[in-house]
Amino acid sequence: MESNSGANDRIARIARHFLPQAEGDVCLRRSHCRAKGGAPGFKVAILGAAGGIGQPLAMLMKMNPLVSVLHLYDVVNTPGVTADISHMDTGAVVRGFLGQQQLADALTGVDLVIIPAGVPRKPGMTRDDLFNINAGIVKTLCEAIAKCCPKAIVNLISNPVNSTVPIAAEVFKRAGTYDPKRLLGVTMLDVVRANTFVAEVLGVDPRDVDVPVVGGHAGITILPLLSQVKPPFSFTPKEIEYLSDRIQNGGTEVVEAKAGAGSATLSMAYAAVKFADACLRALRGDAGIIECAYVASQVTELPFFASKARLGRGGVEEILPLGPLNDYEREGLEKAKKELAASIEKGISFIRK
Ligand SMILES: NC(=O)C1=CN([C@@H]2O[C@H](COP(=O)(O)OP(=O)(O)OC[C@H]3O[C@@H](n4cnc5c(N)ncnc54)[C@H](O)[C@@H]3O)[C@@H](O)[C@H]2O)C=CC1
Ligand SMILES: O=C([O-])CC(=O)C(=O)O
Repeated sequence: MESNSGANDRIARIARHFLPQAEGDVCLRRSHCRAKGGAPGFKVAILGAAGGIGQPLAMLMKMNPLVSVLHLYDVVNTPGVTADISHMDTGAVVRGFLGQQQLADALTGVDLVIIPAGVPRKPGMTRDDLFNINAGIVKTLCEAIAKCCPKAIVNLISNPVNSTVPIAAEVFKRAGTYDPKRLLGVTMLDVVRANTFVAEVLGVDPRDVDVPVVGGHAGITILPLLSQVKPPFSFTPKEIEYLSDRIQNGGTEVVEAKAGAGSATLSMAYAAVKFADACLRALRGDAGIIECAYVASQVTELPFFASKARLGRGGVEEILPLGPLNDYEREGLEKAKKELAASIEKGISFIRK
């Protein structure tokens, strides 16, 4: 059996290969290689990279040809995840960062930061029940972003998104770096679910379906606009009830099925990569990129709201109007706004208090 000191040596050896403070050792090995690194592309950091979402998200981002450098940060387990993912024969160079003392290195020079750090729900919990733990995590991470990569686009996944995005905004305001165009709460999973469930009802390919989902990312704040589905289709009242309920409670469906082992991770990683890829294509200068996201907004009287946004080099370049709503959706919007207002206020006062 390996002794404690043997195990420690082995961990130190592994860490030296993958962590930046061991650059000397890594250089020795790399001096034998011809790789120069620095392929064209964007530098992306994932904060919470060793988690249930973080790992598949890291794997999928390593496969994205727009990414040249991928930084994986977590408070645990990044050496192993980094070693594993770095063996994939795709272009992005992967570097691991472990613990708060390496957070600044993880963020320096980064174009896009994706944040799935924080605790997930267990059955019986609401997303708001995660506030007490995740609010502090998001605050700490955003303080470091403000210092180390204030111009980066931020994709915030940690729940409750309805409150964590206002928290991030307040942290950036305090630091004097707030640019509302660069802070985006990720609600893509709601769109992904809506497309899937609607396609099932219609009997079509989900890739051909586009459902705008507006409002926020929790229960009744998730408002699918089924009247605006593409391709156009008119649903029966029964179908509308079924679809609205399934889309609003998609997260809970997964939490209950996982029975205490967490919440959506694989579909979320897929959705996060779909969204991050849209942000990177927009950063590259591609035109006509429109996605739903929870952002600073004037679409309603609330300071934050999820709706379709046109993305560009600077982040959110235009927020599209909600478009015509039917009576059912108007009623849903009023209910959503009430809950959203409270969640936004809770986030803001967490920082201002
Ligand atoms: N926006 C959305 O649509 C969705 C959001 N989520 C949320 O994403 C979050 C993460 O979910 P999972 O990956 O399933 O959780 P997880 O517990 O599997 O992973 C979270 C990771 O965050 C890390 N972490 C904790 N504190 C940290 C810190 N201070 N700095 C860096 N990393 C830290 C943990 O070590 C862990 O590896 C949860 O809050 C969950 O509710 C989940 C699904 C969908
Ligand atoms: O439901 C949860 O707690 C995780 C989440 O946000 C989702 O799956 O939409």
